[in-house]
Amino acid sequence: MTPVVLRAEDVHVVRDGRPILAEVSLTVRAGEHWALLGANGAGKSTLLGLLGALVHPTRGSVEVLGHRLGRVDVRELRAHVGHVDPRHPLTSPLRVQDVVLTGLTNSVEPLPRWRPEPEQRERAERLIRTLGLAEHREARWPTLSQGQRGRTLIARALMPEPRLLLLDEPATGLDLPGREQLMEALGKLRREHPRLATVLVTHHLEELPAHTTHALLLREGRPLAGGPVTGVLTADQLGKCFDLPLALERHDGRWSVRTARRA
Ligand SMILES: Nc1ncnc2c1ncn2[C@@H]1O[C@H](COP(=O)(O)OP(=O)(O)OP(=O)(O)O)[C@@H](O)[C@H]1O
Repeated sequence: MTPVVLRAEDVHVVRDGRPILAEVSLTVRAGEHWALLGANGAGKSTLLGLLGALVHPTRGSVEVLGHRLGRVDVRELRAHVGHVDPRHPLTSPLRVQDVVLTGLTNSVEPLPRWRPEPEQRERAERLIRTLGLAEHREARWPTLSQGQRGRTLIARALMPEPRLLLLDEPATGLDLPGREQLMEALGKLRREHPRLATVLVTHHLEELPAHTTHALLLREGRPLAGGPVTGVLTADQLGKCFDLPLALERHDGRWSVRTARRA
């Protein structure tokens, strides 16, 4: 059986007395690529925070890489989960390759006396190529486009060889070429790292890579449907998730959705 990377069982999160997540169960195995979909405020980022050991459940259990939250040093655990934070607080003009290397020290800036080993440099180079950034490796952070920054952060998150990569709306704000470069890079990543599991949050089905294997639909903090994409990503279920009559199409593995015309 393929190893379990993440397991959430009957998870509830309450904030300020208000339920934000309820009855969420989810099992992610090596090599699976999950989409987490739901309207604004449905609880997607909160769930991603739980899966990345940044948030604790009020009730229920979350096991990340075989370690139960609450019983393990979360800092140690976080080092094995690649969490791509679109609000990465870097301000200094580091070059792409140096930003990628900070994934090893889990710091925003390079640590003063830390020097990468030659094989760590090689790994950074490989990831830079996988993410389609080879011609930008010398470029400095403030001069990068949003799409180039996003792909740099994915390469950075992959430096410690995590078994799990969490992506929170990675295509937000990207133009069409930027989004398509991201899709291509994620496809290449899947081929080169077949055991890596990913969980990607988005509102937009157009932003799902063709290799997405599973989906979880959240509505008002509760799971509406979860499992292999063919059973979950249907016009009917998505319509319930977003409270709209929807028409769904899939071409070459990619999805597109629009409101259904009323007869
Ligand atoms: N720390 C907190 N305290 C109180 N309420 C919170 C907290 N964090 C999130 N919420 C609320 O929980 C709900 C779910 O938020 P969350 O960010 O997880 O949703 P989301 O599906 O990611 O939304 P979006 O698509 O808008 O990013 C929202 O109503 C939000 O206001």
